[in-house]
Parts: sequence; structure tokens; C-alpha cells
Amino acid sequence: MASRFTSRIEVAGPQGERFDEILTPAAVDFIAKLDNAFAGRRRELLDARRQRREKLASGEQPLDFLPETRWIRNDPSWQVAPAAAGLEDRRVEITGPTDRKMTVNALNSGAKVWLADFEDATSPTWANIIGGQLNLYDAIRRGIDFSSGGKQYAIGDDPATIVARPRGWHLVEKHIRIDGRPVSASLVDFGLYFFHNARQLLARGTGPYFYLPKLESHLEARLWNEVFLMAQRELGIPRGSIRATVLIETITAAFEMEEILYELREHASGLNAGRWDYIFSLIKNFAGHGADFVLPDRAQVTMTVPFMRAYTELLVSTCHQRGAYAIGGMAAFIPSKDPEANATALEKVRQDKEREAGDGFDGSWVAHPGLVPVCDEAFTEVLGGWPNQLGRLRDDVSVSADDLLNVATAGGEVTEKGVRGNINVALRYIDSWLRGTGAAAIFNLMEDAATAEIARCQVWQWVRNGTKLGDGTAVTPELARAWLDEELAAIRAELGDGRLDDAREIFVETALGDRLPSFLTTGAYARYLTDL
Ligand SMILES: CC(=O)SCCNC(=O)CCNC(=O)[C@H](O)C(C)(C)COP(=O)(O)OP(=O)(O)OC[C@H]1O[C@@H](n2cnc3c(N)ncnc32)[C@H](O)[C@@H]1OP(=O)(O)O
Ligand SMILES: O=CC(=O)O
Ligand SMILES: [Mg+2]
Repeated sequence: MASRFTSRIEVAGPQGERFDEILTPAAVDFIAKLDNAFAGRRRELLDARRQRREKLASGEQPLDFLPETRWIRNDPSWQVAPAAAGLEDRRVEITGPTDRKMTVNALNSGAKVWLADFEDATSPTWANIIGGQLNLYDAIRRGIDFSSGGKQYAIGDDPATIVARPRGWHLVEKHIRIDGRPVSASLVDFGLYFFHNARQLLARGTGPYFYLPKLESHLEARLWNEVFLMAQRELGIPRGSIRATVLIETITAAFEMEEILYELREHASGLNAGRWDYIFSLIKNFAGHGADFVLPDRAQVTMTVPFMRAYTELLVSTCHQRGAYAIGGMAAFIPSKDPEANATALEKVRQDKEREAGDGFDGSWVAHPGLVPVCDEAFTEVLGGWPNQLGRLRDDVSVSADDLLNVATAGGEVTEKGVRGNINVALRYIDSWLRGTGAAAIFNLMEDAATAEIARCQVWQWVRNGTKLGDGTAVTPELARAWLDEELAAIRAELGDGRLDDAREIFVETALGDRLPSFLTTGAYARYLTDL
């Protein structure tokens, strides 16, 4: 049912139970104000992204650190804001979607921080987006007790600090429109959360904290900073109450880490090494650059290959030089009911967290409550009695453009298992996403939008380059389509039809077409998650 709050802004999504508590006239007007102020700049920055990608694709613009912002990098005098209440100790951060049960479980998981995710882990259906806001609203007010499956869910005495992750600048929310035009999804997720909860959070001794995803430049960070300034001003929230941790998960942002912190310095809390989108971004931007840029099977692109290590080393040293927290990324292994697989997963996660702690990160991410102790132990071992290791400046680190871009150092190979695995996982994940679940356990790994993007981009890159498998077979379009049909049939036999036909269509379009679309989620959202 469509309803109209003002002459310009229209909430066109269906009215779910209690949605009116989130979509109040004042909250919707707040979104309209943000959109009015920032929609134009957002469009310009998205245009700039497109142009930059075209230049990178053509090889016209090699990536390097920006000469025009050298003064920011060379100025030793600036630091980011001090850690805000509830963010002093970030040794374990759990991530996950904002459904009701996971909200309670994440807050009670023992992690210091919960990344409440409207992004990689969330399929952005209207019900998930507004339902997620309701769950956060209730959780913050401690009004979320319920029982399910014979189990009682209530928030305990020492919940994690909430850090909300709005959707990225590239996405729109079609169910809220201004003059018929869909509103920025980032502004909807940020705006609704901030409008309803900023004051409550501050009164409860924490604050309005955010993770900012998929930034491609420091100018996008500047836009976020301007959004924060206006939001605080409009609602009379003290300037500097917001804290933002930026995911460095695009190859272009890796060249602007310091500039991103500088733009957000009065609100910046840290940077996160978002490894999955980072790999996706590398593949996407260099997919057409020939064999030197072809990455091996996804499983072989680990955090210890030289170009990934260069990225994390640069991130830690950049953060600590500026007083910002460096937060590690997501190991994809998750607990399993099978004891052997479970032991392997725990060991893999332990190694990942020990490496991060040893490198100087101040904390890291886990995808599941069962992994909180492993991460906690790895960091506590290194932190000793300290809440962070900001004092480790990592002056020893020196990373060049070539270190970040030399993907050939990954070594490894492309195998039939790797190609089929990517096809299979992408289909299963897209099927799950279309059914409203944005993070899924597939073959004992956590899969979400970022990992699915890698899967479909790799297939595109291998086909485009006619990459050879170990036995000399080239990955041709015909071979990829034949394997797609076989994998699809196998999944169908196991899971039934579900949304597999639609998943296939999305896969064909985003992995087997002539051009490589920037995101699989944008087209899929427009076509399948909304009929507006
Ligand atoms: C690239 C990136 O951006 S990474 C960050 C984005 N991705 C994520 O956040 C993924 C988060 N993780 C998840 O969504 C889930 O852990 C999955 C989908 C991978 C696995 O979920 P499940 O199959 O339900 O796991 P499992 O059955 O072992 O869950 C056991 C319990 O833990 C809970 N749980 C599992 N993961 C989480 C989580 N991340 N947060 C809170 N609770 C969780 C389940 O709700 C379940 O609770 P219950 O015992 O009360 O019923
Ligand atoms: O958001 C995190 C990532 O790895 O992508
Ligand atoms: Mg990501």
C-alpha cells in the first residue's frame, strides 16, 4: 500500500507490521532532507567511478598514489578522533544480518562489537531493510525479548557495541522515492538508524557508529563526512558524536587510505581490511588486462600471497600513524557439525587471527558466535593488558604501487574444480539472496555478496582470457555454459527449483556476457527484489 507523507517523498513499499514506527513522517522527512542535500553529489561521484573504471579498463590510467593529495600524506600533524565510548577495545567483532534472532545472538556473542549489516550479508528486500531497522530499534531499547523453537532470546548484561553498516553508494532503495526517483540506499539505512537511535545510544553511553562499505575514493569519504555533519546538525546531536570505520575493500581506495582517514578525521574510528570485496575489485578492474592479471582458483588467493599482504601491511601502518584502529577481515571458515571439518575451520580461523594480531591489527571479524573465542584468544595473547596496539606504528612498512598491483605473485593455478566451484557457489548464493537470505553457509564456508561477486567475476575473467587449466583445456564460453548446465542440474536435484532459474539468468548476465557489470546486486535488485 502506497502512502504519501509529503508532496515529494513517497514510501511505496508495503506496510509490514510496525513499519510505521520506523517510517514516521519525521524520519521520512529526514531522509528527504539528506537526499535533497546529497543526491546530486552522489550521482557525480558515481559518474566519476564509471569514468575511472573505463580508464583503468583501457589501461589509460595506471593506478598510483595521488600526487594532488601528497600534502595530506606528508603532513604528520593530523590524527583522527579518539576512540569513542564502546569502541576502545575492538579485539573481536562479529558481523551478520539484522534479523531478530541474529541480532540477539550477535549482541550476546561475547564479541566487543557487532557489525549490524545491511550490506554484504543482507539481501535488501524491503522486509529485511525495514525489519532490520525495527530489530535495531528494539535491541537498543532492550525491548527485543522473544522465544523461538523452545529457546528464550533476550539481551544479556554486556552486549556488543553496535556498528551499523549501511548499503554502499551504488545502491538505491526503490521503495522510497522522491519525485518518482529512488533514494540512495546508503542514506536510507544511515538516516533511519541515525534518526531513531543516535540520541538513545548516546544516553546509554555508546553512540551512533557506522561501517562504511565499498568506498572507491577519498571524495566519497568526504561525502559521508558531509552527511554526518548535516545529520548531527539537523537533530541537535553534538558534532563529532558519530564514528565511522571505513572498509578498504576496493583497489582504488587502497591508494587513498590516508586521504580517506583525513576526510573523515573528526568522525573516523579506523579502517577495515575487507578482503573479499578487495579481491572482487582487483579482478573487476583488471579482468580485461590479460594473463598477468588472472588470479588462480579462489581458494588459492589467500591473505599471505604478496599483494594481499602488502595491502594489509599498508592498512595497519596507515591507521596507526594516524591514531586509527586497524581491523582485520573475515576468514570464510565457519563451524561445522562434522567434527573434522569443525576442527579444520577453527584451526584456519586461528591462523588467520594470529597472523593479523601479530601484524598489528587491533581486532578482527568473525562470522559466527562459535568463532568469537578463537579470535579473542589470538588477540588477547598479543594485546596483553592493552585494549589495542595503536602504539605499534609499523614504521618498518613500505609498500609501493607495484606491491599492491602485482597479482602475478599469487602464483597458483586455475582448475576445473575451481571453475565449477565458482559456478556452483554463485548459483546457490544468488538463489539464497533472491529468497531473502544474504549470507549462507555453502560447503562449510560463509558466502555473501562479496564472495559471490568474486565467483562470478573470476568466471568472466577466465573466459575472457581463455585461461588454460592444468591439462591445457581452455576455459571457453562453450565450456563454461556446459559446466553451468551441469552444476545447475546437480543443485536442482539436491535443492529443488527454488529461484534457480532466476539465479541462472543473473549468472549468465553477470559472468558470461560480453561486458562485466560492476555489481551483480544492482541489476538483480532492480529486477527481482522490487516490482516498482
Ligand atoms: C565479506 C563480508 O562482508 S563478511 C561479513 C558479512 N557476512 C556475514 O556477516 C556472515 C555472518 N554469518 C552468518 O550469516 C551465518 O553465520 C551463516 C549464514 C554463515 C551460517 O549460519 P547458520 O547456518 O545459521 O549457522 P549455525 O546453524 O551454526 O548457527 C548456530 C547459531 O548461531 C547463530 N549465528 C550464526 N551466525 C551468527 C552471526 N553472524 N551473528 C549472530 N548469530 C549467529 C544462529 O542464529 C544460530 O542461533 P540459534 O542457536 O539461536 O538458533
Ligand atoms: O566486507 C568485507 C569484505 O571482505 O568484503
Ligand atoms: Mg565487503
